[in-house]
Amino acid sequence: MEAEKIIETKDLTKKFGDFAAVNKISFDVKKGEIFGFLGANGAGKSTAMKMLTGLLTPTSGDAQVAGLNLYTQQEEIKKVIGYMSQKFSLYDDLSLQENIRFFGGIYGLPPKVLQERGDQMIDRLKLTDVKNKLLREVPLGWKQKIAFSVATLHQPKIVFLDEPTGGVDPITRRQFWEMIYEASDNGTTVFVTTHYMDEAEYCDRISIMVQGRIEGYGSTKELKSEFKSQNMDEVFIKLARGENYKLKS
Ligand SMILES: Nc1ncnc2c1ncn2[C@@H]1O[C@H](COP(=O)(O)OP(=O)(O)OP(=O)(O)O)[C@@H](O)[C@H]1O
Repeated sequence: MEAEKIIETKDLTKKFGDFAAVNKISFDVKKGEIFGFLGANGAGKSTAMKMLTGLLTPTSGDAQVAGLNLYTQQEEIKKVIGYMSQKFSLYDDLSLQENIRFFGGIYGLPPKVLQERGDQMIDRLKLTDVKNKLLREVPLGWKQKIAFSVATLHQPKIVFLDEPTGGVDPITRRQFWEMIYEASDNGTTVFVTTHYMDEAEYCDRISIMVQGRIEGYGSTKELKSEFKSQNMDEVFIKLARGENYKLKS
């Protein structure tokens, strides 16, 4: 039986004036999958992600996220997803403990559950010594791991990660990906944007956006074969530079 589709879009489009930042994209993400959402700067990833997380209403096309409609159920969508990005994650001027309370509250967790999950998280990440420190005193790599844990405190069906490992060292990136695998093993679907091609290899399937359209879509193995490339760097460069002979208009 085919795995359940937790995200499905058909010709999803967002225009700003006459400019289509996202131009008729159609793809699906399966439950529990790690889905990589790739594209050069300005390709339209953030705009697409904002639609999928209920922050921006599409101009046209169809889409469902966790069975919810992108036009009419944006508030419900926000409750069943988690979100983290490098640019926006936790508050630097709050302690770890306070961040957990703040975001857990936003996600609507009852105080007792929040306390339990917060304690488990601090334990799991071995952060007892830093739990009362202000976040600004915690190294970036740790902050990103903490932000991921906070974004999944309410056990969302899908977690959206927008360049979560930008600027962190390779070891911390590896550890971060171990957390992603664990979430996926536990049934959480992971939707992740990255500019690192080694991370693309860690995904079950990926899509590559070029100027508002999806031009590459499949497993990295499929894409390497389709675009006659040795590695994902090559696939990405061929697509993003429009060098590919299969590039559609
Ligand atoms: N509110 C807006 N009004 C007008 N144009 C916009 C708006 N938001 C984004 N754009 C344009 O849409 C295009 C896609 O932007 P978007 O931020 O979605 O790209 P991206 O793939 O996320 O890039 P990056 O990797 O740099 O974050 C860009 O040309 C951008 O200038």
